[in-house]
Amino acid sequence: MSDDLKQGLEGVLVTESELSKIDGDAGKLVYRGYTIEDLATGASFEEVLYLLWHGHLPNAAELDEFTDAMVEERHVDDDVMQTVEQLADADENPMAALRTAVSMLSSHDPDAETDPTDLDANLRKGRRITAKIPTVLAAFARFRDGQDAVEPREDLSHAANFLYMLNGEAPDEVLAETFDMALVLHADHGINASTFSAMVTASTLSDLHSAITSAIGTLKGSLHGGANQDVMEMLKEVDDAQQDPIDWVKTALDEGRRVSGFGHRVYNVKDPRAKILSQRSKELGEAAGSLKWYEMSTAIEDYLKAEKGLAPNVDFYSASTYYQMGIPIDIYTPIFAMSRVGGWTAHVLEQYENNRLIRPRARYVGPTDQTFVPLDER
Ligand SMILES: CC(=O)SCCNC(=O)CCNC(=O)[C@H](O)C(C)(C)COP(=O)(O)OP(=O)(O)OC[C@H]1O[C@@H](n2cnc3c(N)ncnc32)[C@H](O)[C@@H]1OP(=O)(O)O
Ligand SMILES: O=C([O-])CC(=O)C(=O)O
Repeated sequence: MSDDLKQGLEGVLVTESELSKIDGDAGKLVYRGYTIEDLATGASFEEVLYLLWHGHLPNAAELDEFTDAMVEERHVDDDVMQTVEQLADADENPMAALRTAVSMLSSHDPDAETDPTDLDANLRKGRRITAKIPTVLAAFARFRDGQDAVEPREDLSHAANFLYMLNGEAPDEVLAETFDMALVLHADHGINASTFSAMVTASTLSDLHSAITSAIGTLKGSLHGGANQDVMEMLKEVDDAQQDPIDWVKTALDEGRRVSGFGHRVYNVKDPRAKILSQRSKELGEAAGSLKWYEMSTAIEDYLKAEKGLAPNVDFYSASTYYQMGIPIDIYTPIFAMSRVGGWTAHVLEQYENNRLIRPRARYVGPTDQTFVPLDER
């Protein structure tokens, strides 16, 4: 047993996985051997889900069957929707609302009582959770605005249907394609904190709903998925104050604050997903006739690279991309969850396949040999 302390588990190998390979020095990401660039341009989110869960890219017949099975699961039971409405009325944080709703979905899951490690049941549960998250999230966003939920449409893709349920009208091709690409880019990323959370939960032989609920709670934090919302809030703050973005960043650094959307535990160079998203952010700006958000972002990127050697992660350019798509800022992190649920599920399946309880240890540095004093004598 080694007594080396690895704070934050940095660099610690905890499992073998066939899902995603990250080269942090070269800035490369692949899912099951396919580059993120090829998948972003060539595959839909549904194809990527299939790839992650079934081990190969689907052929046309497999994809049709899978898509139909996902579409069938889009509807969310009334009492879950009522809870979502109550949470929206109470102005709950969107990630907290999603965490509660996903946890509650298990009470309606026909496979809830099956063996937690049953592969076929878990594939069905994974499809259900993944199909229902957009319905829950779009309804939550609308309820907050005093609007009714919009029923899912069966003829739209996972990405397009979400935008339809959110806005009450079907998105144009550019928006649907951009959102689908964003879902593809966020679907998996090795043993990141939220995925590890899901694996720890599954390793006790708890169930998939519990694992995904744990993961949502972990993704919520500002050092992880929560950073995409923080990035847009920073850009808005700079813009509202008509400030030079570099001055904002200098002040933040002087005050010892982190700049959201920069730095990464694994990448030492620009995140390959940030490269793709920055291009998309630029294209959306060009189409709208204003490169304001893109240019503000690249100015911050250039400054942090030169001054601190810090590069943007996936959350930096997803922020201005989503903003230019008209998506409310505080649902950026739930949108991340809408995609990452694919990776969480795939890693939980791998965990069950070769399970061992995950249980590290701490070096005890507290007091020893204390003399116990009864309560009435303290
Ligand atoms: C989807 C995702 O989860 S991507 C990550 C999303 N999170 C963010 O964007 C939040 C901002 N980034 C960060 O806080 C960090 O880069 C993390 C949490 C992502 C990675 O953290 P770690 O791997 O633990 O790196 P660590 O915290 O040790 O930072 C290393 C050094 O870089 C600095 N640094 C890292 N990121 C930043 C940042 N965003 N802003 C300013 N300084 C930073 C740290 O201050 C530290 O400097 P020091 O050695 O002089 O103290
Ligand atoms: O891998 C990580 O540490 C963070 C993460 O989830 C990602 O970058 O997508």
